[in-house]
Amino acid sequence: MTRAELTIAEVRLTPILVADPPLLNTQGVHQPYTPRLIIEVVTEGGATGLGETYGDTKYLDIAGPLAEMMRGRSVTDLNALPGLAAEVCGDSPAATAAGAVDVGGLRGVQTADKLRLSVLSGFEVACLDAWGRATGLPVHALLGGKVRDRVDYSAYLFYRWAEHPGGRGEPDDWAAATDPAGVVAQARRLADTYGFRSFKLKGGVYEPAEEIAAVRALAEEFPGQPLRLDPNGAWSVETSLKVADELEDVLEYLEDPASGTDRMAQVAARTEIPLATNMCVTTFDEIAEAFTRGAVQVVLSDHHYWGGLRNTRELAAICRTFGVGVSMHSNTHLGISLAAMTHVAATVPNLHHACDSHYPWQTEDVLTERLAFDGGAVAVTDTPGLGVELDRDRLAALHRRWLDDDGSQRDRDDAAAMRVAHPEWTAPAVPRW
Ligand SMILES: O=C([O-])C(=O)C[C@H](O)[C@@H](O)C(=O)[O-]
Ligand SMILES: [Mg+2]
Repeated sequence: MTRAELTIAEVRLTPILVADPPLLNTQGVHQPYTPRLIIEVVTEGGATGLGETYGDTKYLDIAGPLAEMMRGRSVTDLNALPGLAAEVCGDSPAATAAGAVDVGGLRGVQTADKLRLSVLSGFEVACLDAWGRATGLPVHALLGGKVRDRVDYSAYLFYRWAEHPGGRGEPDDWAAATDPAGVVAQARRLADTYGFRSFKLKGGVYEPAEEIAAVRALAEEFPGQPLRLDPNGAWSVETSLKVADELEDVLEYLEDPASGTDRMAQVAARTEIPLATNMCVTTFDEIAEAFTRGAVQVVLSDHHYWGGLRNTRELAAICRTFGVGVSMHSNTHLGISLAAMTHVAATVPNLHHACDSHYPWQTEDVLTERLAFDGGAVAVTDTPGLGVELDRDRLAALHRRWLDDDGSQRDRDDAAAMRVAHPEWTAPAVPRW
């Protein structure tokens, strides 16, 4: 293996639309299709590495010029990525739209930094995959080696409709879940199918009393198993404390009950339940205030918006230093990202909570073989790179859907999707309750 063989000859970007079920959250409902970007980095030596990230227009705007700049560099040149991304980001109108909320308000405040990191993370993963394939090493080895052979995931429960309004999208065989019995049935099926042993309910959809009842029903069905509730910051401090009080005996952690570090700190000061977040600590800049104020006890990492697998490890090291726990957040994603999540999770010693994953909700993928959950875990592979293979026909079909789209699905907007069923809907102001 010569250095020249690790040089990037070509970067291919393929935006796709992936079927997504009508999952409800406090902002609205998932669209029938969600945009993702598939990144292929091809080396002079003939290795092709895969990466995956958000595929909305503002990400594509940055990914194009970044791909151009990658050509001729080495796949090992990962520390140069932030500088290159900053260069291409400078001109992007989306990147300067700081202050707007991101991903329908589910992922904290959008900044130029986060946008840039979300794009470059896909390139970093693709480079690591190519590097691993070229050298015969799994990605976890390039990150210093695994400390576990399996990575646990939790069942990600959603209130949901049986189908998208107007019969749009791809049907699936899941029933509606809009009450405690529906949530328990969904959890039972996910547990029986995939072996999950911990459960996270996406809340902020119904009145807190309804969601408390759903968690209580889960506790009855799965006694002693870890449960989490995440209303995406929809509650006031007082409501958060009331819910915390009522569910104290069954929750592993309460995730983003209230919006912003200040409210989270107020809640944390008055409850024993650990608070987790993927909303008030989403960048390195947000860590100092949240940690020194004791606002969060668990950070949900996400290699997409933290800027890649190596940054995820840096985040974990900071958390370890401050005695803050680490778990993992997930948006709609495919198998490339699940593989990347699994490789990095395998290398983080202080990852003591099962990771979130939307993957069971995704009926479509771009891989020749789907990743499997066994006993609620994904096995850490020692196959070179990420250990997954691209199915070019699937990729082409999902890209064709993106090309054919009238523009309504190319940017995720859960509130707009909700308006299809409820035309008066606007994303609620926080606190909602
Ligand atoms: O707070 C979270 O865990 C998320 O934002 C995860 C997902 O984005 C979820 O809320 C969704 O997609 O509806
Ligand atoms: Mg969350």
